[in-house]
Amino acid sequence: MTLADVLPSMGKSLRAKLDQDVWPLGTSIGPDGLCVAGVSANELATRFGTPVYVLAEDEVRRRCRAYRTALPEVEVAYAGKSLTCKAVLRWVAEEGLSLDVCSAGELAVARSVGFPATRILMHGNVKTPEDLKAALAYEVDRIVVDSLDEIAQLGALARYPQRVLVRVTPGVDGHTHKAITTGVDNQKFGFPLSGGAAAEAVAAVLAQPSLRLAGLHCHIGSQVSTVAGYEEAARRMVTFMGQIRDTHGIVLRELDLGGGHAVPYLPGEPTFDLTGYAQRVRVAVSYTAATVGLPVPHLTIEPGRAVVAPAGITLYRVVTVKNGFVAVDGGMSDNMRVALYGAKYCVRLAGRQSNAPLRTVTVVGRHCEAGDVIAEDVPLPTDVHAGDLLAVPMTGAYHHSLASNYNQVCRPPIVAVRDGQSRLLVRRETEDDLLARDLG
Ligand SMILES: Cc1ncc(COP(=O)(O)O)c(C=O)c1O
Ligand SMILES: N[C@@H](CCCC[NH3+])C(=O)O
Repeated sequence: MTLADVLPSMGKSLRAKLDQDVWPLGTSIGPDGLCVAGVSANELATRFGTPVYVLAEDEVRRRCRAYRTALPEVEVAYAGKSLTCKAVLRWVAEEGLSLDVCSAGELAVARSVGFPATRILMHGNVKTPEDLKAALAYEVDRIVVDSLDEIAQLGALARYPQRVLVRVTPGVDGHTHKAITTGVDNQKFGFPLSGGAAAEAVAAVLAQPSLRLAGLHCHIGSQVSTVAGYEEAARRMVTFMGQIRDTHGIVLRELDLGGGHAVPYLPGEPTFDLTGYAQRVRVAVSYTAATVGLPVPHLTIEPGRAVVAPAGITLYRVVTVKNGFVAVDGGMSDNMRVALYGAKYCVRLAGRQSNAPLRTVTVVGRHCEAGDVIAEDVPLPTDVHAGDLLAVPMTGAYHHSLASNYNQVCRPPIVAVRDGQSRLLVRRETEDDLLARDLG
């Protein structure tokens, strides 16, 4: 079973009309164009301008529930790096999820909405003293330590018993893009199991009187589409827990297996097998625990992309069509993923219907880079012209959070849609915002 199967069936018929699996539940296409959660794309563009990130609240909530249903005994910590804003953190808190933050900035947003500190973990291969102090001041439940320097610094700053997890690199390849492969040795995250670095980190934490070692963490990568890597990582991690018991006489109770569950960016791409993941990881953990004679640890997972990516759509206005390029009013400042990972997206005419034949075009942005591409070689009607509205689905994760001011372009707003209503969550950046930081 897949995430989509866990969701109610209603969305399938609507998605079938769009002939794609990449739109939020409740998205439809009619004579007046695209309609998301009962709100038309034309209305959104008129009211909020373009480019605009549209976020379907029910899709986010449904995905939170799908995780909780598939893994009721597991702590599901939303990875805030994928999209942090006050409303989204409120939604995931209301849906009973925990939160993974990786900076004082993300924590500040969590704090501003009163996200319970008992359900927050802090990550990061580089945590500055400010990050650590912010985490300690808010009394976050767990800090996932990532270097010996950090263990020493945290030990000096913290008061007993600050709970920590040690981030372990299990030597497992998630078979994803190199830039987001984090489970193998020779990259900047965590302590490798091989060569004894992880064992050394465990000893270093145990030597700090202010720290309490609660368990272990690993994260094998992002946009990981198969379950086998998670199973193998789980086996290696529990085996290591057995070695820690043998060496230090302590039984660790917590195992965090990270996030990384893939989503389909293009119609027809496989959806992450959440039910299979739940079953196979459970078996891997409990079998290995029984083999080494440990109680089954309490599991945490940290999905980000799989919670918010499918809830997001970006709307752009076409500014010009020339030389086989359709150029829009946004670009790499609101979608870095094409330039970073060669990511592929589909594009849909959103403001009207067209019966014109399709032709292959490349949708490009407004920035001063030839690599500023939104979608390469995609079919669009031949009559697409300046002023048309285009929609790009699957933009809820790592779009707003990776957005920049390149060329002093202002970052787009985030608008939530639900039950025929729209609500501005994050306003568009203004030139005044840009000038406010520039002290001359
Ligand atoms: C430690 C950690 N947890 C969770 C995530 C979330 O990943 P994703 O959004 O792919 O689920 C990341 C990002 O890859 C991460 O680095
Ligand atoms: N930014 C990446 C994912 C990084 C995951 C965070 N560790 C993406 O858009 O796919």
